[in-house]
Amino acid sequence: MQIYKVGGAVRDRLLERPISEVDWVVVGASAEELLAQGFRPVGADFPVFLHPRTGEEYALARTERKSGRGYGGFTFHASPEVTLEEDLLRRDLTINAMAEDAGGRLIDPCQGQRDLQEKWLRHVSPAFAEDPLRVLRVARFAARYAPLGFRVAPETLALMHQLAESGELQALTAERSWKEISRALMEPRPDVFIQTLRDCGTLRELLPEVDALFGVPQPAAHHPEIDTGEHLLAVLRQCAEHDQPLVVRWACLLHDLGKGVTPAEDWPRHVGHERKGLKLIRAVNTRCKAPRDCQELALLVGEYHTHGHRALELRPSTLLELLQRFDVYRRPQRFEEFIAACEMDARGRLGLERRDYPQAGYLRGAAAAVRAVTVQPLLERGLEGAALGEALKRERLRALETYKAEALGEPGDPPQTPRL
Ligand SMILES: Nc1ccn([C@@H]2O[C@H](COP(=O)(O)OP(=O)(O)OP(=O)(O)O)[C@@H](O)[C@H]2O)c(=O)n1
Repeated sequence: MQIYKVGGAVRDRLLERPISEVDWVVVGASAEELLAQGFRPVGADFPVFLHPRTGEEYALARTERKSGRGYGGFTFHASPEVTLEEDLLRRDLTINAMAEDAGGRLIDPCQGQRDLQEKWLRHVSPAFAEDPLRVLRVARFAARYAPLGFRVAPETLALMHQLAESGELQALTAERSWKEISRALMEPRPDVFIQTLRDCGTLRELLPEVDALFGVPQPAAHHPEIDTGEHLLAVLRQCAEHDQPLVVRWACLLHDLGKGVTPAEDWPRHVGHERKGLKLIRAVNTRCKAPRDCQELALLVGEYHTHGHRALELRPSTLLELLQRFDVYRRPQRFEEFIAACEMDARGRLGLERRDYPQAGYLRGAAAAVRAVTVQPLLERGLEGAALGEALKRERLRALETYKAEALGEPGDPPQTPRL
């Protein structure tokens, strides 16, 4: 049996980028031989095994897809007769279809090295279409390597288009899609992921609610030349530039969905888009099987992001309701994530990239002010039950009034912040 290093590790070594994990391909061996050596199978039908000590993935060299219950609803044909070249020729992109033998010699039957140099994401063969997830993978690689100047080859984009139109993407399981979407959102250019999916007609299939934002005008406070979809791309870019975690990026992706369903006579102000968007956000959350923390923050940001932007104008009672809705006493982190999402949204407006977002500090200070109110003095006064709850609320409101007066100066007109 021969073992070769394949895929991402070879690609990233040539690109002189950090290598996250190493995949191996095994030629000239059967599943039984690997099992006898202590390898553990991953999944039922997919010919991948974990090394008994290192835990790295070893795949048997494989060829065409066959139907089966296994990985994402299909499995591959693997046997000791399959050669390394046959295996490489059925991989997704030329830059992923290179291997290295034990002596470090490069095996590159699909000109992957040339495409690395010329910065093309190019599919290897029509076998690309055997796994529709590859459409998302290409968009994810585009998001990762855009800063290096990589582009999707026109013929690959055309094939991705065909796959989107064939309806094959519908066969993808939510789990596999979510894995790609969530990884892509964490790449350096998540906006390129969305843009690439749009370019090949896949966004309409995968996230029609997001696709609907393109072409929808923005409120006047925005730069007039960018529409809601382009604004979303700018927001995602800000998320990456500010190293935001996945929960924030997911919430940003969905925060404006309501603008895609406001009637044209409500354009460009989109009055009430926050509430209108909730149903759509819920639908996307469920369909994508997003994790619970992502789902929760997306709904909260969708509903309250304009509150965030208008924080300095909010009455203390409204501010208190907002803080309570976020449960800042027990979940301070979630409020921080909300603030971050609002800030990225604001920064996604052209011209605001570098300016301050005073709402962030103000909201943080407000949360600290209510958290500083302690229940002990009220207990000492013998309060309990509903009376205690009322008194605590009054104290918190007072704390916010004092905070607001000190932070913004009294009484004065509240500063006007534009609707975003
Ligand atoms: N749907 C897929 C998934 C994977 N591969 C092949 O399997 C390799 C390993 O896949 P994976 O570990 O998912 O991705 P990497 O390319 O290693 O990239 P990453 O850095 O994102 O892990 C890829 O390089 C590619 O050759 C493929 O052709 N089609």
